[in-house]
Amino acid sequence: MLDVGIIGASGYTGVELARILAVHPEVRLTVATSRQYAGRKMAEVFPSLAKRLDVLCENLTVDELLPRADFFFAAVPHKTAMDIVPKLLAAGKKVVDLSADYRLHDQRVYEEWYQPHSSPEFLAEAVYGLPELYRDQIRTARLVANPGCYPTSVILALTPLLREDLIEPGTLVIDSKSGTSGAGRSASVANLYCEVADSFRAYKVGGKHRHTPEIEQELSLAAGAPVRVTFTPHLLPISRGILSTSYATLTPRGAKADIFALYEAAYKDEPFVRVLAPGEQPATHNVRASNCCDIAFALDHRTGRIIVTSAIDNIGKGASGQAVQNMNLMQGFAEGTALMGPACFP
Ligand SMILES: NC(=O)C1=CN([C@@H]2O[C@H](COP(=O)(O)OP(=O)(O)OC[C@H]3O[C@@H](n4cnc5c(N)ncnc54)[C@H](OP(=O)(O)O)[C@@H]3O)[C@@H](O)[C@H]2O)C=CC1
Ligand SMILES: CC(=O)N[C@@H](CCC(=O)OP(=O)(O)O)C(=O)O
Repeated sequence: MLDVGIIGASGYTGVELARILAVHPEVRLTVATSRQYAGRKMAEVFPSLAKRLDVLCENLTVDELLPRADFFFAAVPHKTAMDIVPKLLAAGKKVVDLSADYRLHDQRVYEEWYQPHSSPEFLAEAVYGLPELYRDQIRTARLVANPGCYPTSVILALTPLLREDLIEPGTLVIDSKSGTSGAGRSASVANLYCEVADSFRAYKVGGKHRHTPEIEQELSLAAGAPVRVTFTPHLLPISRGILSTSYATLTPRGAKADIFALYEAAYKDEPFVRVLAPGEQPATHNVRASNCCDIAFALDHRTGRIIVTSAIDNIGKGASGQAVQNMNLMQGFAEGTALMGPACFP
């Protein structure tokens, strides 16, 4: 049995980690942190976990955490994570960090979009935790930077096309729509029911969202050349789920390619990526509470563009499901352990 800790267990990704780990046969959740709920049981704070998980929320320093587990999920906001992760690594622990702190390889880019980095020495070592792209590196990593939710949906959708030079990278436009759990559990006026329900809006329009450089980093690696994208996030009046729609002009090679066969070949052995039959469309309710990413595409012959749609659960494959998938790889467990449950439909 592996002793595992969740740092930031009272957030949306933390409680989703607890839900998944509660049925993981190789793991024992030995410690869970929260400052605001310290002293209360997770199952009391989250009645969904009653009779499924017996662990206390505690407010602990990193030194106090160290003897309590061998493997840690850091599910705290970026900036907070970089104060914690280096101390865990120094004590020989393995870590999956769900924040953005170790996702960008270039310190300069990180500091342009976030803030000064206090442990840039780990940026080169951290493995970007998208198993479909970096499975072998994840297996031997001690620090995995779990991808962002929007980037997961976009990178899985576009990598096969960019690797084969089937789209013009300079024409990429990406519209992503997320449920409000993507904004985390802290109170804010923007996420009140009356602000979100029965409405739909874009935000951080004009290349302002911090996931833009993360998407560009991974798409550039896939293309083998710098890629710039127009990325616009939107807030949906649903609790969980992301739908991304990506538009690009086909290259002459792309116009002749069998794109469905290409997607099928790219993902045929992937347990969590499902390429939909031509004519079908992904929907958030088909991936809800699962670790799946559903992908479909259509060709617009009038404009020579391809439109790729992809759906994930932002706290499933977009965060905690993917984090457990990474832990399974890092520990040598079967990759799908505790993650093979189908989506919760309807
Ligand atoms: N929500 C999502 O869909 C996704 C989130 N992520 C990332 O995962 C991480 C967690 O996100 P999410 O669960 O949504 O966030 P929440 O805001 O819902 O939860 C944050 C958690 O961190 C704890 N926390 C906050 N500040 C501190 C601090 N200074 N020191 C110690 N603990 C702290 C909070 O508990 P308390 O205040 O009680 O200590 C809480 O448990 C973030 O980095 C987020 O960006 C990544 C992908 C998707
Ligand atoms: C709906 C919403 O607000 N989503 C969040 C992104 C989700 C997230 O948690 O981003 P990281 O994975 O990088 O931490 C946002 O736009 O900032």
